[in-house]
Amino acid sequence: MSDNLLEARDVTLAFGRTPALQGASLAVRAGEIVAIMGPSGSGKTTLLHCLAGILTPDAGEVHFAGRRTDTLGETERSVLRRDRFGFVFQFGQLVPELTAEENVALPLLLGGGRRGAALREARTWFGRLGLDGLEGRRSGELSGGQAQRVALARGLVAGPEVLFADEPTGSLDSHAGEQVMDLMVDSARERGTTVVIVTHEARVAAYADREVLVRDGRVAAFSAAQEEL
Ligand SMILES: Nc1ncnc2c1ncn2[C@@H]1O[C@H](COP(=O)(O)OP(=O)(O)OP(=O)(O)O)[C@@H](O)[C@H]1O
Repeated sequence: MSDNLLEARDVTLAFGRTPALQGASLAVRAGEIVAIMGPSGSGKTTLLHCLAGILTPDAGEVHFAGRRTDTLGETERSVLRRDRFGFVFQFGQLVPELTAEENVALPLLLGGGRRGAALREARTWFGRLGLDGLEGRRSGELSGGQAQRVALARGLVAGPEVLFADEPTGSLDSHAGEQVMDLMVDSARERGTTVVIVTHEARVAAYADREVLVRDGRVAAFSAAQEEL
């Protein structure tokens, strides 16, 4: 039996004639924070999307919590993403019509939570992430760093088992990026949340327990630390 929570096995995926993944394998243990690094176009985001059930590979397997997920139908995969995973993307992707607290509450509402309870839970994140007083703002009224912390709260509010972060600091200056990473890693460690981060920044990858390098659609190398864990 494996103690991996999440695993891609020999995953292949092409967009038309463009090969994105060509036999990528990656296993992530529960509670681990893993950074996926690699050159532009090497397949990092595609690998993250396969692990998260956003894309289904052409060949190979994806497993989560002891079950195969790449063979699930679209509805089952969207339930899996909603109930067990959280997401943070490069540009936050907050819903501009909603207030910050409504954005954070969204995963709870989509999961069937009541509005009052969801908003109460959402508000608890604002103090924790240094966002006190910004609950009623819309995304256009937040700085990039504030918006990304709101996006982080939204990614974590429903207590996901895995947080997937794709270039979470890519649109931020280094100070705001550090703040987001500190908060992400602290929150994940407190809760035992597994984190998979795609980044091209070494200082972001340095927050992870281990780094993997994707090259030409394959996981080419692991950091030395991995073998010892
Ligand atoms: N939706 C898509 N349609 C067509 N080709 C795509 C699509 N998404 C990715 N690709 C191609 O697949 C390959 C891998 O892309 P991917 O986004 O996974 O790389 P990446 O390592 O995350 O790159 P970056 O660091 O630039 O974001 C690239 O050649 C890319 O052009």
